[in-house]
Amino acid sequence: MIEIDGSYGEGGGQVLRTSLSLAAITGEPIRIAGIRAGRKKPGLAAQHLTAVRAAGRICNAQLRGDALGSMLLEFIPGSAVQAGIYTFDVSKAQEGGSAGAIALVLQTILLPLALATGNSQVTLKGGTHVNFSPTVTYIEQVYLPILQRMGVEAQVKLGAWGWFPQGGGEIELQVIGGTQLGGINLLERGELQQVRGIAAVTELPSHIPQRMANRAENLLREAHLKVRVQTLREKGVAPGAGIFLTAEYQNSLTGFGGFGRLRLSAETVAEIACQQLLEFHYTGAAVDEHLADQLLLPATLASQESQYQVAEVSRHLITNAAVIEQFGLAQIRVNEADKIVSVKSLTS
Ligand SMILES: Nc1ncnc2c1ncn2[C@@H]1O[C@H](COP(=O)(O)OP(=O)(O)OP(=O)(O)O)[C@@H](O)[C@H]1O
Repeated sequence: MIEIDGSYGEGGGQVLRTSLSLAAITGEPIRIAGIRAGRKKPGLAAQHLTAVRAAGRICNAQLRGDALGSMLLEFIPGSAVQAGIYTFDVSKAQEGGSAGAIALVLQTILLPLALATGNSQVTLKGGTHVNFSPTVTYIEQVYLPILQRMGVEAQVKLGAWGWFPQGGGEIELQVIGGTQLGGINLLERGELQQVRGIAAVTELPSHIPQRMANRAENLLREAHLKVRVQTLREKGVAPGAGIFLTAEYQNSLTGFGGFGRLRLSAETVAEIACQQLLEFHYTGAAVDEHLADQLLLPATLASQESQYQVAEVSRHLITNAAVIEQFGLAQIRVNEADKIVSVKSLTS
């Protein structure tokens, strides 16, 4: 049984999710204590509990401690990961529903399913565009295309937008099994080709996405970036608004978003997203701070070494590297001066 200290480093949900993915893939039982000890409300929240149950379901794991607020979990895989048709609903994990980010549940089970024998189809319900987590747009336009270059064949289809706090979003994930993961080299990003954006609302008037799109296009053009923002007005369980920008470089991708809220103008929402994108653009780095920690897991499972240059070495990155190293699967080096991450599998 591998003992994981959930309070280590960042002490957040990623320690748990990475451990779940690796336990499902390797079949190693794990015990995690101090789950999310670094957070104001520690223990398993709806999104984490859904990730635990989803990972448990695909490898028939025996679970102890899978309850809301639990800070201790035992996860004992009962079989190899089974490809199949699954539905996981974050809102069902908590009375009164939840907008917990389904992208984080997706990231927990994606690689186990991609490495399993057979294809899978997973319906995920909850929050699709939630601050402080990858949005489904980021998954679709940044995370999956980069993983595709490592051999992962998966697609998401957004069925319904789900914002904080009501959720109510839905996606469908298709995963082709039997993947052989290869390494990735993202040391140079190359020239910016274009910025693509989506300015979206649910249950709000059409001038809002139009104003977000106009402001973003004007700001990015002033900075001499080629940009096109599409507007969308959809039905939803509640009002919501946001703008999601993807910068496409010759050899890399990155994405940033801004979320609407009461008394925040549509223009300000666009400015928030543009500012993050421009900050990243001016670093010259190939990989954004978030993809940096998310790439560690696929790189660990790849047969060749991966190397990438990041905009920022975050605590998430350092923490995730330490969690992965506990499984003894890869050697991870983070050069803080050059901001270069190298991941070398110890099993291939
Ligand atoms: N704007 C963003 N774009 C893409 N990914 C993001 C963004 N913000 C955060 N992330 C990613 O979301 C993940 C959040 O992990 P974290 O450990 O903070 O867990 P959590 O489950 O959200 O909960 P908590 O922080 O409440 O424990 C990280 O992989 C991080 O890189």
